[in-house]
Amino acid sequence: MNGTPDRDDPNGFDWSKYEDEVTDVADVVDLGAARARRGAPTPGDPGRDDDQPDDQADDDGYDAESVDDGPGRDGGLVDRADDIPAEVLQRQQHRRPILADWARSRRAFRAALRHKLKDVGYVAAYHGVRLPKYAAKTAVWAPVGLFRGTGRALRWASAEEGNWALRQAAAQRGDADAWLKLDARRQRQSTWRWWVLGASAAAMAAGATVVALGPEWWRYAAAAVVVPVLARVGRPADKPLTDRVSEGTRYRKLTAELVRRALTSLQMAAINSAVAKDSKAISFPVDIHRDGPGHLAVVDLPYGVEASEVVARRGKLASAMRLPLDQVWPEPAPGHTGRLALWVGYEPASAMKQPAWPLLSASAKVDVFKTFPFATTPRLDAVGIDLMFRNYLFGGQPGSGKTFALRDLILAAALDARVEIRGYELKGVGDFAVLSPVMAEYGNGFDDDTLARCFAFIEWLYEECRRRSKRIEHYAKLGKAPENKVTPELASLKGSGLHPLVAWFDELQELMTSKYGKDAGEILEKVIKLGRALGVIILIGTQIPDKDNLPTGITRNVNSRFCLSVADQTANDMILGTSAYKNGYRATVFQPVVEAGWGILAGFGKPSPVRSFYVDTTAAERIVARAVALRTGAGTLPNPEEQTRDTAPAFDLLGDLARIWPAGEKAAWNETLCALLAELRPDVYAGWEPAQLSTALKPHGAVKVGDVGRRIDGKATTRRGIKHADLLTAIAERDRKQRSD
Ligand SMILES: Nc1ncnc2c1ncn2[C@@H]1O[C@H](COP(=O)(O)OP(=O)(O)OP(=O)(O)O)[C@@H](O)[C@H]1O
Repeated sequence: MNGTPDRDDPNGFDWSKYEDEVTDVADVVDLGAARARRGAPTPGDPGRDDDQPDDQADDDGYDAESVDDGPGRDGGLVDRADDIPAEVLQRQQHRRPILADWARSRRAFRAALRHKLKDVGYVAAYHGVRLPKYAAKTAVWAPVGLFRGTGRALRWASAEEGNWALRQAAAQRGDADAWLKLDARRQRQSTWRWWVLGASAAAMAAGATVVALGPEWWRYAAAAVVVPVLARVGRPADKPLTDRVSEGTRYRKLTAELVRRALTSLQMAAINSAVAKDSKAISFPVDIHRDGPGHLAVVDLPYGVEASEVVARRGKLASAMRLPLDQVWPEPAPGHTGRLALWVGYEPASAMKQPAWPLLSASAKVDVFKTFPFATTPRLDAVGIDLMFRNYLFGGQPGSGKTFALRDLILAAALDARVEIRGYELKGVGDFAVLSPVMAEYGNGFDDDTLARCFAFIEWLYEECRRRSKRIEHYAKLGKAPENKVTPELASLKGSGLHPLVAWFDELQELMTSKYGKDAGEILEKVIKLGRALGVIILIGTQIPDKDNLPTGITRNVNSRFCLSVADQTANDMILGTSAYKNGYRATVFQPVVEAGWGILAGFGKPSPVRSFYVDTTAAERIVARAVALRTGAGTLPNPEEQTRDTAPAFDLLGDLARIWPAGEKAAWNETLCALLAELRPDVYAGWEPAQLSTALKPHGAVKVGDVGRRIDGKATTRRGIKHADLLTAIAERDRKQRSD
C-alpha cells in the first residue's frame, strides 16, 4: 500500500483527509510486497504488487536484511520493459557451463594434465636420487621400530594408560573403592585386548611362515612393505625418512579472500573506502575457476573504479599476492569498465614452455588476408594477426627479441606464394639471410652503399605506390576494386601488379640517422599512408623509437605495433601511443634477453601482453624450404641473379649528367641540369625538381650539391648546383668499384 490511501474504503472512512499527514510522517512499506518486487519484478509475477508504480520500487528504503548482496548481473538491462523480445532476454541469461573450464577445452585439459604430470615427475625424480639415503635411514630405524612397536602393542594390551590418571588420583585420595572399580574396568578392557593381540601375533606368525616357505620374491615384497613401516615407527618424530620436496607453497591458489586482500593493498582510496563501508563491494560475478595453466578471477570492482586503474598497478598487485610479476596478469574484462579479469598462472610466464609455432607443421599455409598465429598469451593461447592493410612497428631494446618477432612475420609472408618480399637489415648481422631465397631484394649492413640502396628502395616504394594507385583506379573502373582497395582476387590475378608487397626494415634508426634520414623519413611516411590500401605492407623494427630515430609521421601512421621490452615510459609510449603507459600497457615490465619475445601487441582490439613464437634459424630454414617449393609451383620464386626492382626506371644518372653537361661549364645549376635531363629522357626525368636531383645524387658522395653563382643580365644570382669535376670523380669512383667487383 505504501501510504497510498484507499479512496473506496468499505468502512466509509475518508482517507484522503489524512493523506498529507500520513505521507509527511513516513512511508509505510509492505515488506512482503517489496521483497517480492525485488526478487521478480516482471509484471504479473506472483508477489508483485501490480498496483505499485514501478518508479517507486527503486525508492523504497530496504532494510539490510532485504538487500541482495550477491553479484550484480553483468550488462543487464537498465530498465525492464514488457516489449523486450524474448530472444534478447534469453541472451542476457548466463548459464553456467556443465563441465568445468579445464574439462571443456582440449588445451585447458592438456595444460592441467601437463601441470600434474610435471609435478609428479618432479617429485619422483627428487626422491629417486635420494633413494640410497632413504635406504640407509630405513636400515637404521627399522630395528628400533621393531622394539618400539612391540613395546607399544604390549602397553596397549595391558590398557594401563586408559584410566591411569584417574586411578592415580583415587590412590592419592585413599579412595580404595573407586580405585578397585577403575582397575576392574581396566582388566576387562585388557582381557579382550590380549586376545586381539594374541590373534594378531598368530596371524603374523602364520603370514611369516607362508612368506618364508613361498617363492623368494614374496620375502622381498614383504620386506619392502614391513621394513619401511617399522622404520617409520622407529624414527624420531622430528626426523622424517624422506626429505621435504618443497619449502612452503609453490603455487598460491587464487581465492576470493586473496584477491580482496590484494586489491585492498593497492592503496586505491576508491577501493578501500568502498570496502570499509561494505565488505561485499568487491564481488565475483563468476566463480574463480581454472583457466589454462592457472586460475581466473573475474572481479567486479567497487562502483566507479576502472579495471585499467588496477592494471596500471600490476606490480603492487603481484607484491600483495607474494608472486613474481610475470605470474600475475590483470586485464580489463568485457562487460563494463569496472570488471577486471585477473589471471594467475601456475608458474611465472618466463618459466612456462611455449608450444611450437603452428606454421612449422608441414601442411601449414598462409593467406595474408587472413590471420595466422604469431604469438601466445600468458595462458599459452595462440594469438593470430594478419598482414594485409597493415603496417607494423616493432620496437624494443637490444635483446628484447624484435628481430626474431619481425622474422616470424616475414616467414609467414613467405608461405603465401603471392607475396613479394623485399627488405633491409641495417644491423649487418644476417638474421634474415635465411630468407634470401624467397626475397626479391635483400640488403644487409650499415655501410654507406647498403644505406644508399635502402634509401633508393624507399624511393622506389613510393613510385610503386603511385603505379599501384593507377592500377587500382583502372580495376575500380572495371568494378573489380569496389572499395579502391586490393581484393584477394586482384592480389591473386597474375599481371595485375597488385600482389601483396612486404617491405621490411630492421634497425631502421641506422638509416634515419644517416644523411638520407630526412628524405627517407618523409618518403616512407607517404608510402605508409598510401600503400596500405594498395597491398604495400611496411614492417619496421627499431631499437630507438624517439623522434630523431623514427619520424613521428611514421609512428603516427602505423596501425599495428608490438612493443617489446623497453627501458622507460617514453619509449613505451613512442611505440604504443600516448597514454599507453598510463593506461596500464607497460612493456617496461619485461626484461630483455630473459623475457625475450614478450611485448605488448596493439592494433588488434585491446592491447595485450603476448610472446612471439620462437623460431630458431634451423626451423626458419625448414619454412623457407617449404616456401621455395610453394613459390616454384606458383612461378613466383625470385631469381637470385636478378635482385633488381623490375619496374624501376633503368637509368644511369651520372652517365646521363655527363652526357648533357653544358659544354665548357665548370659548375651548373640543378634546375638547368633537370631541364637538360628531361630533354634527354623525358620518360624518366620529366618533372624532376632541383631538390629531387639533389636527393638522387646523395648516394654518390663525391658529388656535393652547393651554391653556384651566375651572372644573369648583369646581376649575380646564386642557386643550388654541382661541379663538373665532382661529377667526373664520382663516375671514376663508380667505374673503379664496378671493375673491382
Ligand atoms: N619469442 C622468443 N622466445 C624466446 N627467446 C627469444 C624469442 N625471441 C627472441 N629470443 C631470444 O632472444 C635473443 C635476442 O633476440 P633478437 O636478436 O630478436 O633481439 P633484438 O631485440 O633484435 O636485439 P638487438 O637489437 O640487439 O638485435 C635471441 O637470440 C633469441 O634467442
